[in-house]
Amino acid sequence: TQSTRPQRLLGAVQKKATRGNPRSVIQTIDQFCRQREWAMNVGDEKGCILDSVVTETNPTTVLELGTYCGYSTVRIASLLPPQARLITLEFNPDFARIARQVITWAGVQDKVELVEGASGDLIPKMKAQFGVNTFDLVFLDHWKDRYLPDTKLMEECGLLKKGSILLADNVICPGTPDYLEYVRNSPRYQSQYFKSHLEYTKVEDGLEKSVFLG
Ligand SMILES: CCCNc1ncnc2c1ncn2[C@@H]1O[C@H](/C=C/CNC(=O)c2cc(-c3ccc(F)cc3)cc(O)c2O)[C@@H](O)[C@H]1O
Ligand SMILES: [Mg+2]
Repeated sequence: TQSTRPQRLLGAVQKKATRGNPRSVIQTIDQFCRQREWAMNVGDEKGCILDSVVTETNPTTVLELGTYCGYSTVRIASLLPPQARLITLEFNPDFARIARQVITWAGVQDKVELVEGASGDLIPKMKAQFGVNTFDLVFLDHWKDRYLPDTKLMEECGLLKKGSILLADNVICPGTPDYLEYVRNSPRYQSQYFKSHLEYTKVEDGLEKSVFLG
């Protein structure tokens, strides 16, 4: 039977990346996506912006919406201090299965909790079921029309505190117009756009960083 692109991406990681070395896993995936098959990872250019936001936030609790193959999961987890943890939500079981193997190959599995399911169902369970109080950083990279409803849901569930950071991928391409309008006009957020390019291309894209003001 035909393999899927995520399976081929995992194969490249297991063949070429150094086990236990997150940077090697990231480099291998970027090389695979540039030289073999494009895939919707945040990529190396936007990934550097992600890295700088993670390091300056120095978060204890991070939420990622949309794991896919685990590229940004590994990127974020590799920058977290020892006690910090990253919860990543993925509702496609095939992608979750691939991501778990990428995360383990990178050796960051102790900092990551990959939860299979839809964000809309899981966000309301974060406090009771996952022992989360609030998130210091949320990385949004799932279906683009779900950024806004899930942000409102996180507000309603009391998962954001004064100073919590939302970092959203793809606010230009494919675009998240309703989300952008909300975070840029709401008095509850201070937003900043980081201009970049769509992963592995010259097309414009960018990340929007929004600080929750409480
Ligand atoms: C109920 C749905 C909402 N809740 C959800 N809860 C948990 N996981 C969810 C999810 N939605 C989607 N997912 C998962 O996130 C991932 C989806 C990501 C969607 N991303 C994109 O569409 C995307 C698309 C592009 C793109 C850009 C240009 C182009 F020509 C083609 C594609 C670039 C990107 O960087 C992207 O992130 C999948 O793994 C999916 O299974
Ligand atoms: Mg993306």
